[in-house]
Amino acid sequence: MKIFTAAQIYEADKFTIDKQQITSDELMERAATKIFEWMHSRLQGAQVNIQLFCGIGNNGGDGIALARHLVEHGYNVQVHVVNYSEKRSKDFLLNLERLKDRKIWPQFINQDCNFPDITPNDIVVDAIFGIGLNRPPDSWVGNLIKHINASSAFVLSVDIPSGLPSDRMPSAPEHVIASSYVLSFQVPKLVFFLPETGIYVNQWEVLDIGLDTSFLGETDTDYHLIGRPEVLSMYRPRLKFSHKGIYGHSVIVGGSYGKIGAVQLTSNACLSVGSGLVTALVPECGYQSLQTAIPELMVLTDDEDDSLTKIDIPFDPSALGVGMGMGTKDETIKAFGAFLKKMSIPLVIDADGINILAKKWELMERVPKQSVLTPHPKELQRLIGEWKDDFEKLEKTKQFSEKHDCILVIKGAHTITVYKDKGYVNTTGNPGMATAGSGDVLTGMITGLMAQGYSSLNAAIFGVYLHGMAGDIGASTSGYEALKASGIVENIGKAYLELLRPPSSAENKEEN
Ligand SMILES: NC(=O)C1=CN([C@@H]2O[C@H](COP(=O)(O)OP(=O)(O)OC[C@H]3O[C@@H](n4cnc5c(N)ncnc54)[C@H](OP(=O)(O)O)[C@@H]3O)[C@@H](O)[C@H]2O)[C@H](O)CC1
Ligand SMILES: [K+]
Repeated sequence: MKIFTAAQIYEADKFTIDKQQITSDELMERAATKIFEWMHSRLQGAQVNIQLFCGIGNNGGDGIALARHLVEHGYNVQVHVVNYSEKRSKDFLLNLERLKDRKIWPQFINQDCNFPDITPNDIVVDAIFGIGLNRPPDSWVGNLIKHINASSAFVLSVDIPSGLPSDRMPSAPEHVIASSYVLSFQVPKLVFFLPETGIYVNQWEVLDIGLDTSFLGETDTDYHLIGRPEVLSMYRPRLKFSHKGIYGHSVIVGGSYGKIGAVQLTSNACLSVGSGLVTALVPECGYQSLQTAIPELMVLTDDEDDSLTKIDIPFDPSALGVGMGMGTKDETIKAFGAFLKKMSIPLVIDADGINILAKKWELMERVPKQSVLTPHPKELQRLIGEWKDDFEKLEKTKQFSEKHDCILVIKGAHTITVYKDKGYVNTTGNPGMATAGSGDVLTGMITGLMAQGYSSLNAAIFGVYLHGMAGDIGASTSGYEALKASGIVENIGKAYLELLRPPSSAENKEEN
């Protein structure tokens, strides 16, 4: 699914209004009706107290139109107009008149008014600001937002939490609505997925308001949300008349004394994701444990017992993952530099591989084009430098990717795979996956996918999705706390099955 900017959404509105020959008011009516249907199907007429806080723009207009539907269906509503500007939108005014025609009189909240009481059992509809927010709210509006946040009521935000800009950080974090649920029109917003701004969004859902599909289809976006349909289209089925040679020979290079387990996890994941053959290259100390733990694995060893000093691979691998548990000893750095000089296939570089690149910048020039780097936040910082916020982090990552023609996987709750000016936002995974070795598993999966012929970018996007799915399946039986990296590996097969199972009719509808 594409993630549009606010400017693109406004364009889509205009285009739709022209093409479908409807008025902007009719589009607002569609939006309000969709929210009403969502609420009505859940509340079924329950007599809870619904307090609607509406701004004076089109987000507020959506809220006012929704109030009319709620009243017409017998709900118990109180409408508050947050009077933050004299410049009321045309469709807001139109809907305000319609409400008054039905003898509903909103309470106007101005700078010097007391705020209404909100009890924890109320439902708050947040329609103060939408994607039109272009400056910090005045302090009294910010205080109203604080008042709503302090209420413990369920807060349903229309389109986006009020006070959250769609393309930058809010200037005062406490002046943003902490939403229980966001109903976002047509497309999700990028801010739902970034660590610093996603905290305002507990849950979200997209409501289809019928914006023109050809416009949405043809407009290019910088970000994509990666769900099942996107990943399914990348899947490369196994062929009936095939043999292990077709699915590639992966090599996993890493490990040092006390960190051989990292290579074990990576190699296991690489095998489980479907690589035809896997060979690990480790220091001598890793030989026995690897051979014992993974009978399917072939093992090459360095002459040195506790760290890598030479990276020689006596055949041409189909894909290669390097860096996990490898350490950054001088001899290892030297070996890594010499190895990079010889390599021409794209690599997957993780952990100490990235740390060595950050220490020895000149080695970055030797990294084969289209390689995949999988840094955790600290490692990313070593690569691209400090950032002031998530937006700058993304920009700097894009520049790095462009400059070095590499793919960067920014790991997090919503891992974002960046290639040049595009970002692919993942939707699987859970907090249980923040555990030792989880990244090693991901590196093995991406390597194993590249060995099977997936392009570097597709291997990264597909691997991140499947890794998250395997973690979700693991956590569904172990819970978050007890999920271990080996539990993620164990569920890679089930993740494939989940991905490939025929979707239910409800999912089919959602995905179309
Ligand atoms: N396709 C869709 O998704 C549809 C969305 N709809 C809804 O429309 C809003 C966007 O509405 P818009 O009127 O453009 O913007 P807002 O309601 O968010 O804001 C209203 C105006 O407020 C001014 N503004 C901005 N920031 C502040 C501030 N901090 N303090 C005071 N005033 C502020 C600004 O106007 P200015 O001229 O003063 O700059 C805004 O324009 C969208 O989110 C959806 O909810 C449609 O209903 C249907 C289609
Ligand atoms: K809102």
